Amino acid sequence: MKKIMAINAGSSSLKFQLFEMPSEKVLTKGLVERIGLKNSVFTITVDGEKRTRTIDIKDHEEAVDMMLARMIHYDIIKSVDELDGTGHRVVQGGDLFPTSALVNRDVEEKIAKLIELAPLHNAANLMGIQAFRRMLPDIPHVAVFDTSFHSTMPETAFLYSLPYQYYKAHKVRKYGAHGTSHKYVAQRAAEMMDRKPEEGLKIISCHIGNGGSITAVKDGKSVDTSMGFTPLAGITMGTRTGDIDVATIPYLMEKLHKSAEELLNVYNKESGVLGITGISSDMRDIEIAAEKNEGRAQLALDIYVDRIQKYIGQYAAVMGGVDGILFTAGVGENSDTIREAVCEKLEFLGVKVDPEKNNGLRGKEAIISTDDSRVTVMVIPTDEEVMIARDVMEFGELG
Ligand SMILES: Nc1ncnc2c1ncn2[C@@H]1O[C@H](COP(=O)(O)OP(=O)(O)O)[C@@H](O)[C@H]1O
Ligand SMILES: CC(=O)OP(=O)(O)O
Ligand SMILES: [Mg+2]
Repeated sequence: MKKIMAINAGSSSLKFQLFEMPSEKVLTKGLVERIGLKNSVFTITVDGEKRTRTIDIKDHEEAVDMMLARMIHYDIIKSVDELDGTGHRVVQGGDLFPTSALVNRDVEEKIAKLIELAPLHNAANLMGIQAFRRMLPDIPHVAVFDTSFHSTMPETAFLYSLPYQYYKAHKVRKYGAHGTSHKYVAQRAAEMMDRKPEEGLKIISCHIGNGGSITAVKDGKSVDTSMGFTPLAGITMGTRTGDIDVATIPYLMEKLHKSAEELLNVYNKESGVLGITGISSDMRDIEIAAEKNEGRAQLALDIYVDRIQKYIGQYAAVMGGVDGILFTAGVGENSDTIREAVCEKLEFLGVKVDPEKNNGLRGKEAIISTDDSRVTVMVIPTDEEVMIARDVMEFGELG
């Protein structure tokens, strides 16, 4: 029996789960939000109950210290020496990591080099890894990459129509993200449909949270995905533009007297649903505002849904059909209205959602299509953390 810590560090947050393996029992889980800002929020689940405290946490190292101290305080572990291994989500692995990897200096250096390809994420991921390696040098630490699952994409999907030497010399191509999530939910979808993935099963996975991506999964493998060279591309997100004509950048640089870096920051952090509405990046706020007919909330919802529908249409074309469509992550798991709106215009594909199954469904696995729908539509809560814990067992050779 091993105690494995799974860490999912975001740009301003850190999610954690402590597992007993191989049983996959969750001993505790929690979340640190607003790292680096005033009033950071620390939440940990103790005996099924959430304990929250507000305190300033300046960086990810402090967040890790706090998390371990609270786990000891609540008697979840007696000391950090009880941990047998840790696993860390890393968003960008480029083409260097087709699988997870046991972290050593070389792996750390590669993750550091890839920071420029995932500016909001990789630096935070690396800080989490370094904090744990310093504290516990003698146990295995495993990096689990968002990009690994997408390493099966064919050249036709991952190459941009740029001069080919830019790809060869500078590795400019599509890498995608959220792969650990897409892999987990696509596997669950096959199980729920009672189908074997490798027998030609065609799944479209919609991971829609604060970041979001759509993936085409054929025979259990990613064949295309909506995020690109960085996690900026694809569908409209909380604060990110998604797909946009790159010619807007030099044009706006001149008009607004901003640098490319400043604009890219706007495209990443001040755009998407937040940028369109000026209200919020959080879909809960937008749905409430839309009900009250406030500002451009309904317009933002319509754009959000439009982009998802278009990707589903594209990926049905890419795979020559679709057997299952699934919704996951914060929005996908919780918003029945967005699921319904996305599926509404997909009837031509044979998609029929049953309102009785969809309405009010939150955070639970279920099939939400009618029995006679040609495509099975599912809600599947993602679990990136259990995938990370499984890979710690495998790549940390603890099994
Ligand atoms: N009940 C809900 N209805 C609509 N959207 C929700 C609901 N609950 C959460 N969300 C959305 O989910 C987002 C967070 O999703 P999550 O997958 O945790 O994101 P990330 O991992 O990218 O931080 C929130 O920003 C919010 O927009
Ligand atoms: C890659 C990415 O966008 O991740 P997240 O949705 O967790 O921000
Ligand atoms: Mg996420």
